[in-house]
Amino acid sequence: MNRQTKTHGLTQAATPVGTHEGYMPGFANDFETEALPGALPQGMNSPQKCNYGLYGEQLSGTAFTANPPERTWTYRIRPSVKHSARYKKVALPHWKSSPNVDPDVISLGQYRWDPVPHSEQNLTWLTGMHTMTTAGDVNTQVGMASHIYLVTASMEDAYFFSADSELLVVPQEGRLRFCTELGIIDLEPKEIAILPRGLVYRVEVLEGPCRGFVCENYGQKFELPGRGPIGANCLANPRDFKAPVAAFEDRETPSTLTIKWCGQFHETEIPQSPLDVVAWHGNYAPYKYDLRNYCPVGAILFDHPDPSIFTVLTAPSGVPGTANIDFVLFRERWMVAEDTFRPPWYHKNIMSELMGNIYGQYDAKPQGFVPGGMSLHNMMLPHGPDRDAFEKASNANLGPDKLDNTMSFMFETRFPQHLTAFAANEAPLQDDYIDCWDSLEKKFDGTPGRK
Ligand SMILES: O=C(O)Cc1cc(O)ccc1O
Ligand SMILES: [Fe+2]
Repeated sequence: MNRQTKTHGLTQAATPVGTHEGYMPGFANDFETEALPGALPQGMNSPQKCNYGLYGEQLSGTAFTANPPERTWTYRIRPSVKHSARYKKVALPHWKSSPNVDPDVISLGQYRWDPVPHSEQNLTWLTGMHTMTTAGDVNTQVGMASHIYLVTASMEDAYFFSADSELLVVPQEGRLRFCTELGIIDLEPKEIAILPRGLVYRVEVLEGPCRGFVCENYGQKFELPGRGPIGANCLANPRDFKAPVAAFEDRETPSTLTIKWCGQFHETEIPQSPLDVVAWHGNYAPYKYDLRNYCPVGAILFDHPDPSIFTVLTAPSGVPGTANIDFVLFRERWMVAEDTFRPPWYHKNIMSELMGNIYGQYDAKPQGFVPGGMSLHNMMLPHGPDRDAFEKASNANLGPDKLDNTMSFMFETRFPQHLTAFAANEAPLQDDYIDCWDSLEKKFDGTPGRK
């Protein structure tokens, strides 16, 4: 923790042993990092005076008495309260929160969208966030929203935090940099990031245009799923999650801070950058994860398990085994099951399933579900392979078969998802989606035998 480097315009902690390119490994570890030597108090949190004249400040991401409590101690140039003034409400018309039930929109249906195209407009992380569905209630901190982001411009002298939610970011195109209070996260397709509730950041475009998916979690934080009989290894391994090392800027430039709070957006002016945390320690931090590290476990003799076997992260709801949100990954894997219909089966689900394609082809929908596209199979609505996928899988010679070049995901929630007017009327909805099951034939003719 001794050396420092000046990159990204922020002064960043040098990479200590055990870190990789500015990140520290581990899921919800108790991290410590400092961008200036001796900035982090040792053995205590609140010395009478902090080194360098820094202010100590705690960011609590769980109730004080939660078990385990999650909080981070920051040592910063100014306390955050000095960053706040009177707030005024501002409009971000495309970013919706639940409840958002539009009486003119029908959410009951199987829906699929082509990728939302980029527009002529320069859009930032805030103006480029387009809500597709909402579920639950942001005011009671249950449920979620799904968004598509279309970002072409960096936030300049502008900062943001969401008091409503943590954001799970799933890029599909372009590269973004999240300059946060606790350090820098660079993000590209095949990676995901989590931005915790209350964390201040700005988003820069490293390589545009940028498109991706966001799951906004109003509820309890994402955690690693219970491993049960799988045991200690495979799926998402804790060491592959990366939290950033401390990085700060000492910049006296008039800036705006936007806050999402109970579904509404508020703005205040501040005379300096709020990214002024020189050192921090704790277990409440942003992190990223490379989806290529996800080690899928599946059927190795026959049948098709429930997709819960592919859970990367889960956000509990309070009802054991019933998630507020499961983040599920369908990636490259070997299919080896004998005498088995291998793609997803036909089904109805009490949980609602919002899917996105990051790249490649999804086995249940070889056509039409394209990279950047989304689909929604809402609570208890039947769905499954389209006709071509059904015929192919029913007649295939079943040797070991590698599903290659494929990465799709699912945001699965216990709550029904309501379409926004944008999703229903502006986004490129495929009107003919349900026709993909139309030509499924009646094969039953009353005689026994496999057909
Ligand atoms: O509907 C889908 O395509 C997602 C899904 C995949 C799977 O393998 C089993 C169930 C399921 O809902
Ligand atoms: Fe499904």
